[in-house]
Amino acid sequence: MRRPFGTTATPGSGAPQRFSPSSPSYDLAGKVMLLGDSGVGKTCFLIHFKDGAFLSKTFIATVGIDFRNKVVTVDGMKVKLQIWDTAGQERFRSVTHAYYRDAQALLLLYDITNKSSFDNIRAWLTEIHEYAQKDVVIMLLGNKADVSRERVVRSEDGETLAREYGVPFMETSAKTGMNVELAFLAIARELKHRAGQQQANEPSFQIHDYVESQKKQPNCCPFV
Ligand SMILES: Nc1nc2c(ncn2[C@@H]2O[C@H](COP(=O)(O)OP(=O)(O)OP(=O)(O)O)[C@@H](O)[C@H]2O)c(=O)[nH]1
Ligand SMILES: [Mg+2]
Repeated sequence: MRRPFGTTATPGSGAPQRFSPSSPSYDLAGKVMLLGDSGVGKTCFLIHFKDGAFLSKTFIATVGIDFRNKVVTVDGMKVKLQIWDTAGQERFRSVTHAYYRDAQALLLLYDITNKSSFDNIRAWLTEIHEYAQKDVVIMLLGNKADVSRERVVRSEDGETLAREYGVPFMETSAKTGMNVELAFLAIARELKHRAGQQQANEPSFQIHDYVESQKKQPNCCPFV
């Protein structure tokens, strides 16, 4: 049984949890949720991160909610991300709302080839503010950046919306893997930073700056 240490939060409080260094598998754990309209690529995004694979073109909409664990190493610290893949379809919303409360991070996806998925981001953010923790880490992701010919949402529009809400933004591809790992690593770094904030030697970390310095742009993304 793993033993919490330090100023460990009570379960469900929303704070990342540290574990004893004697724990063999990880030092810190956090819950991340993937949100966004149906078809934006949440399941593919998770599968690419977990297994490095891209599912075929056949779209099988997620029913309800499911999760996968993955441990990433940040500056020598093992961070276990428990990643919840939600169903984007409206009829499952009431199920997923119940899971927002103890999430430390939310990856909010839209599809750059689907305008309504972008237009719905404001509604998603309203929902997030209603159901999630006040200090939840949010990142906006414009997915399917590999299909530049079908692009209908400009990268600048994603940037502008993200700036308005004060959240980091990048375009991603669950197909090529562009920025997929970075999104989760940025979350893991932020969780590590938050968990270590009481310690004097914890270096400062700004998730916005980290994302801006690391993110890759699509090879070609003119909007005409
Ligand atoms: N070209 C391209 N296709 C993608 C990408 N991500 C997902 N897809 C395709 O988009 C479709 C939907 O992907 P899913 O990951 O199932 O979408 P979802 O957001 O999980 O949908 P729900 O489970 O209904 O909420 C599938 O046909 C995928 O193959 C991507 O980055 N690029
Ligand atoms: Mg899905």
